[in-house]
Amino acid sequence: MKFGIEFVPNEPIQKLCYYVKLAEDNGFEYCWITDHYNNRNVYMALTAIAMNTNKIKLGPGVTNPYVRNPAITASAIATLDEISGGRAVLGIGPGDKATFDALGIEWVKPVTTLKESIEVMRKLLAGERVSFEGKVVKVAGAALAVKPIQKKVPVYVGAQGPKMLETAGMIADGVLINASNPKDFEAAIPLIKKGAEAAGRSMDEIDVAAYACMSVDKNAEKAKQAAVPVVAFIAAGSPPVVLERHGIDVEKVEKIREALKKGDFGTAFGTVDDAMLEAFSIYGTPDDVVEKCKKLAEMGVTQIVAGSPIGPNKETAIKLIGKKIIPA
Ligand SMILES: C[C@H](OP(=O)(O)OC[C@@H](O)[C@@H](O)[C@@H](O)Cn1c2nc(=O)[nH]c(=O)c-2cc2ccc(O)cc21)C(=O)N[C@@H](CCC(=O)N[C@@H](CCC(=O)O)C(=O)O)C(=O)O
Repeated sequence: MKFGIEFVPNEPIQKLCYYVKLAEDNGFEYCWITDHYNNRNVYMALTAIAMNTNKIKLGPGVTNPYVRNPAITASAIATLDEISGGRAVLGIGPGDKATFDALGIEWVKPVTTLKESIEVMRKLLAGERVSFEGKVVKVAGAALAVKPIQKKVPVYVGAQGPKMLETAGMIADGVLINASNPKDFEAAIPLIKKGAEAAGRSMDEIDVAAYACMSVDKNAEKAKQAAVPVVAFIAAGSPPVVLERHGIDVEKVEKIREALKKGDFGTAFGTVDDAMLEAFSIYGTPDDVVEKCKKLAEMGVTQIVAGSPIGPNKETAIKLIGKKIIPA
């Protein structure tokens, strides 16, 4: 099992560099930085991290094909690969509606847009001069003057919906699935497999990553409490099919949604129950977390990404994962 770590660049980049270096020293193999317009710039964060680390692979987790033209993303990834000495990975998903509404971007045909963007980016990163007349993406004689160090920069797709998961199976080197519970992979992996088989690919070529809400501490109750705020937001953003899959009380989720809208975090967090915590996070002592990671491995997960909050104390949690969970 590979371990990755996710950071939202919502605190000074210098602090992120410290955490990622600590993660690298504790055996994490991947660092994923989220990409939302309102946080610090994902590529500036990745550049600083690349210059402060030596081994960990790193990339956006995940960007999208709407806020930047595919050639701009390809240029950023090629530059990151050069700065990091060949450690860049490209995590890209369809983006989210809230972002595009706020930026006045029309969310046009996300599956097609993602597929076409990845095709153009891969050609550009391979050093080709690209002319492409797609249903959505169009380029006419574009070429990069910067070459990545890696012959082929791995492309991971951030996906949850069935069509997106199938598409990831068809074209991606990895899939980053925002989920923490085996039931979600029971549903997702057959779809990825369907896409892979349709493209004549094997699942061995695909790194299936659980992009999880993780909270680790020696004190199980402290770990649990630290997961509550993140779980509240995940529950509030989960589609009905996911709530049903986990037998989550829909009325409670509606109450959380309303409370979050009003900024009433006390009510929102106070409404989170154990079923939601089990469904939407991996929390507890290192031994608890090892057991949950083993269950994900049995489902076919090959990378576990420790996502927010990581633990009540990030530094302690990174060390606990490095010492007790990664080697297990
Ligand atoms: C588009 C959407 O795909 P989805 O995979 O469910 O998208 C949900 C999230 O994955 C998406 O919002 C991600 O960008 C969210 N996301 C992040 N989003 C961000 O904006 N920033 C991040 O940092 C980020 C990180 C992240 C990490 C892991 C992860 O799994 C997701 C992450 C969807 O609705 N898909 C459906 C419908 C597909 C569809 O849109 N079909 C269209 C058109 C088909 C076509 O495009 O040709 C249609 O039917 O009209 C499906 O897959 O079945």
